[in-house]
Amino acid sequence: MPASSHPMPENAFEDAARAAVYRAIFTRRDVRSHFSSEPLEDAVLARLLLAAHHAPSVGFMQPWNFIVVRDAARRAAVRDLFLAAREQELPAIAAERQALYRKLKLEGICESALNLCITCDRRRSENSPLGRWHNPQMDLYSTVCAVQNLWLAARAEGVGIGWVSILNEQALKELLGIPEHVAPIAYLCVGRVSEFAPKPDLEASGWGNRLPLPELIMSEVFGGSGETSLKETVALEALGRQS
Ligand SMILES: Cc1cc2c(cc1C)N(C[C@H](O)[C@H](O)[C@H](O)COP(=O)(O)O)c1[nH]c(=O)[nH]c(=O)c1N2
Repeated sequence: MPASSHPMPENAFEDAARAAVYRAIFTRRDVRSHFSSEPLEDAVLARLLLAAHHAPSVGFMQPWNFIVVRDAARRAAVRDLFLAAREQELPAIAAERQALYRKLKLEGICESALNLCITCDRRRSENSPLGRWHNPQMDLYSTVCAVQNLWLAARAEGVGIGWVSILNEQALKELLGIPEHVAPIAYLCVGRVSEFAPKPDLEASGWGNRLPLPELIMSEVFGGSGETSLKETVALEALGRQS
């Protein structure tokens, strides 16, 4: 929890609740392994969907739908799409990293309790494009907010979520009967897990590290230096927090 020498404002959460929010954020993981064979109770899934549905959205558009995919054959077909897409992505990866890329576990489509495809209906409230007339992609961003809400709620519920984007979008749309004007935003593996790893899998496998936050902060304009004191405070907050 951020250290502060100031008293908390009245409308801040009490300490334990605040700590729980940060705990969900800092211990959330993208999960591709460690799924258990337990089914996921509808009551839990319902809470996750409700959390997603309470995400912010441009013009209160709520452009999302949630396709629950349980059928084993359909999931196997999605996994085939993943395997094909992974082969297509491989040549784009730097030559010296291709061997590591091949070893990475990048999905849990068949092992998880269920899959969830979160979509964005690009025509929803198309006659009132409040907030997206200049920036039509805001509906896509809104849907990503729903994904993140669900992801954090899932962590609090002890449910693992793994996002699979190594998929050909058109092929996925055909497999799930998604209409032309609807975009599949996230294909998620969802289920109970035996553990949440302390670090991102891609960090543990040596693929990448978290960037130092102070180096990402700019002052006033892009690239602007300054905010030294803020950066020092950020560095202090980050100390003691691994990954
Ligand atoms: C839009 C998007 C798309 C993907 C991902 C994430 C997001 C936000 N991630 C998960 C990603 O690898 C992971 O978030 C980072 O490695 C950081 O790890 P934690 O999420 O903190 O565990 C992901 N992981 C994976 O194994 N296969 C994938 O196809 C994808 N695709």
